Amino acid sequence: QTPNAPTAAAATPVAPVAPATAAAPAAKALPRVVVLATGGTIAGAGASAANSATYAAAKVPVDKLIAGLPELGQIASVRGEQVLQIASESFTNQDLLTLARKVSALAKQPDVDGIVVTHGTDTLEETAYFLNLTVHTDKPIVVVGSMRPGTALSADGALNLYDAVATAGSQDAKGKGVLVTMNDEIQSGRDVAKAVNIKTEAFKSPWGPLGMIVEGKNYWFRAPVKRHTVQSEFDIERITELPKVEIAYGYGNVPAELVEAAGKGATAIVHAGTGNGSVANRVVPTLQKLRSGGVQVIRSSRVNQGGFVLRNAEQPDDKYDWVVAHDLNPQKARILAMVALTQPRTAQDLQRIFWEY
Ligand SMILES: NC(=O)CC[C@H](N)C(=O)O
Repeated sequence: QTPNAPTAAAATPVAPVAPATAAAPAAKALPRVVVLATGGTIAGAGASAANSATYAAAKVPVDKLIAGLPELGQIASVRGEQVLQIASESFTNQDLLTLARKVSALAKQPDVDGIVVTHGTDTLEETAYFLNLTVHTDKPIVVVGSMRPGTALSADGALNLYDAVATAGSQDAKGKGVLVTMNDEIQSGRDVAKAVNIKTEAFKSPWGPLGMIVEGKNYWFRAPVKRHTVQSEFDIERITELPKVEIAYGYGNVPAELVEAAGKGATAIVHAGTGNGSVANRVVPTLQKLRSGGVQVIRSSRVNQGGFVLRNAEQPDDKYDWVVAHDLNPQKARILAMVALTQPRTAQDLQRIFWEY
């Protein structure tokens, strides 16, 4: 039996509670957390409690979400703002800019200690990484979603939101970059990706979670080492628009014309290659042609969870003046390329950025 097991605790005499006096110190002020809502399943509603997969996303307004979770009042002083009300697969670059500017402005306010963004899970990893790269603050920013709507049996949104608010209000979460709280875990917004659908354990990082949240308390085990937020050379306050960066998918028998179409008029193309970021023989000349036309070529991998592309492995990147995406999946590589290419760069400089962020 451990010393703090329930029976041992019960046997310990309870210390008398000191009577409250006028001299008693004031209760510690709760952290002030703003919840910015953008839609998704966390704001979804289904026809019946059995509908865990068949429902409409982006229905419930943020004030109703907060009012439905009175437990939040015990861990933070919370207010909500509705920024968007959409399913996240419909996020545009303009939506990213609008949200990041809002987060940045709030982070500058002295009466805000932390920010939560509620978001659909489909592109949550892209938004989390975008904020991680562009918002200059050490205040916690936590992006959160859910896999089941609030109307469903065993809905996960309430606990995920509670965990997000607890994390956004935690001193321990400061300076760790943008975070994602799903399924009791604290993940780095840079690393995490939706790896499973339907199930509530949907979000995985190839490098593991940073910590856990249990009953509203954060437990940390590691911190990110890639540049983010305050150490980032990018700043949403200086970004007016995002360049066109598209993704071309690799697969057996892929026609080169698809890749050509994806690269047309783009500043960069991310090639979601097979395995180690390999490129079909008939696609190589297309990518070379795009590169000679000034388009940056970035080799990523379509491998789910742990795609890792090395320079000059599979393709001679030095010779072709291509860039590799390091461990970033194609959609995260697209986010970093857009942010980096808000100004002209050599492939060498773009590669440096891919190593550092
Ligand atoms: N679980 C979800 O949030 C998915 C709902 C919707 N497709 C979205 O991403 O917004």
